[in-house]
Amino acid sequence: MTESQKVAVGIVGASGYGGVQLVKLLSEHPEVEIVYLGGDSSAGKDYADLYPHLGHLIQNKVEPIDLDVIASRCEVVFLGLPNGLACKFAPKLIERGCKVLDLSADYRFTSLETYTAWYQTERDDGAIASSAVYGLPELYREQIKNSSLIGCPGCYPTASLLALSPLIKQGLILPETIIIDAKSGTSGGGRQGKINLLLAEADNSLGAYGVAKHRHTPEIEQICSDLARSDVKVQFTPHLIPMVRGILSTVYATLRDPGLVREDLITIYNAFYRSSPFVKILPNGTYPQTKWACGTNLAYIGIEVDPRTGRIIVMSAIDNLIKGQAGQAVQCLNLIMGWDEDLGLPKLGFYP
Ligand SMILES: NC(=O)C1=CN([C@@H]2O[C@H](COP(=O)(O)OP(=O)(O)OC[C@H]3O[C@@H](n4cnc5c(N)ncnc54)[C@H](OP(=O)(O)O)[C@@H]3O)[C@@H](O)[C@H]2O)C=CC1
Ligand SMILES: CC(=O)N[C@@H](CCC(=O)OP(=O)(O)O)C(=O)O
Repeated sequence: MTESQKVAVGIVGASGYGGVQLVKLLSEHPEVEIVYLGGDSSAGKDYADLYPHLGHLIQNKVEPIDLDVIASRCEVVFLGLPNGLACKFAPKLIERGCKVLDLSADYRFTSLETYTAWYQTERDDGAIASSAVYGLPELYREQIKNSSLIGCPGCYPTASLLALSPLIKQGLILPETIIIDAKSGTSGGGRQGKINLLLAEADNSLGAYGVAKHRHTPEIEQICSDLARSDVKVQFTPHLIPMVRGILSTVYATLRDPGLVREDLITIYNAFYRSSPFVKILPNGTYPQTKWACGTNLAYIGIEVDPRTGRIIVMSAIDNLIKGQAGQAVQCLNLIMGWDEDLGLPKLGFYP
């Protein structure tokens, strides 16, 4: 604890997009104090040089990543780093008594073989990894409360799993028919320069990528399989869309009972998410837009049934950087600390 009795938190990867969301959310959180901001190429710079619009509030410098220093200062550490780094840092932080919330894929997988096959990184932290909990509170709330290491889900898996979970958990669909068509804004690719994310490449254009091989496929399949208690394969196609933030994931599956109508499904979804403050099931015939979720930790879910094809179509909209990343990590922190799950998390964005 800090002198003010607030919980001391650090952000490693503070210069990135996940990092800057965390800086905003945690600065406004009533129970925490940011005591460390860390980076790699940005180390030594004033945070306000990286994000001048925050200069009036954040006077910290970005510090180099020194795990002893971080552990001596922080009770809780957020890792917002490229895949393959958290698994080097987290074990040492956990050993030194920190709670760790990782935004990358390193602690999302129950099988490290699967992780290595998709992320091409060998792992030697099996013992620590086996203690990690998948940080989707709507599914694993109780396990998160008792964990010190959270592998926060990716943005596409968050949107897609919130849409699919009630259907799979309650055996309402044929899992082999699941198709996920998802679109992400360019901030999903992070702040580091990439050609496909340039305005000149991404603007006025829409295209799929990673077709039949995106690394979020095994992550979604792992959770679907856990819910179904059997092996589930999904068809997942991500698209890059010319907007800054937001994900719309539209999922399709064949209903086991073709007699189910939209109203039945809405009732089922409302019951499934009755204790989940951030999931909003939309009424009959209302379909979500990413703009509604922008800047909030909400997931808006719209449901339709097509009696001609016997399929259900579920649309899920989130802010990829909040419910899909930093907000979700703060939601998990609230659970770990025994605070209200929605403490300090935005439920209303600005519109339009
Ligand atoms: N963007 C999104 O929508 C989502 C991203 N994620 C995941 O969250 C993590 C962070 O993503 P995002 O914030 O977008 O990434 P960014 O590219 O915006 O930021 C990456 C951060 O990692 C730091 N970093 C890069 N290389 C190293 C290194 N070798 N050693 C130490 N630090 C390093 C950078 O520091 P510096 O700038 O100082 O070099 C920077 O702070 C990733 O794993 C990503 O996959 C998860 C869900 C959604
Ligand atoms: C638009 C875009 O590039 N999006 C990223 C998703 C970011 C993310 O959630 O990835 P992690 O699993 O690493 O956390 C991608 O498709 O790789």
